[in-house]
Amino acid sequence: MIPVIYWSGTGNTEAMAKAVVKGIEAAGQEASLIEAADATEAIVKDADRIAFGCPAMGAEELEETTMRPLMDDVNPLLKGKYVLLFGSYDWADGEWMETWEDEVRGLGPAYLATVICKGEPDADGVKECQDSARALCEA
Ligand SMILES: Cc1cc2nc3c(=O)[nH]c(=O)nc-3n(C[C@H](O)[C@H](O)[C@H](O)COP(=O)(O)O)c2cc1C
Repeated sequence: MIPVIYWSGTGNTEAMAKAVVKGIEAAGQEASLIEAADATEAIVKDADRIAFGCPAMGAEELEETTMRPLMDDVNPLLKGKYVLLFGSYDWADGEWMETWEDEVRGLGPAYLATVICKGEPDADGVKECQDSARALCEA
């Protein structure tokens, strides 16, 4: 069971999360779609492979009320895990994801990949999410 934990304000990152779930299932594994507000440390601890999604919020930051505190809680658990980060952005160039990727890389995951989409994921974006999910399964 691969948890796909996400926060989404207007649905764009949620659409990416659903595409990630489809990609995991297409790779023959089970996925669990979980809103960040419902995520627990135990879910993260038990997972070998895991995906987190959050759009660019604030000034190139993770959403501050739910996602940032969640990541602060679970970051120490990510060492040695296979991790996919994804999220949507709009007016900048993805700097929030570079920062997030650097943060998680510093924790020592066994595998780390990222996918970003501008606004709502189009067909190419959906495919990229699905392909990244498959790569997460097969890494
Ligand atoms: C409060 C707020 C802050 C945002 N900050 C950024 C930002 O720093 N950089 C950026 O590229 N987009 C920013 N955006 C745009 C969102 O990342 C973009 O609309 C994204 O598609 C929202 O994803 P969601 O539908 O999953 O909530 C911001 C949007 C909001 C509402």
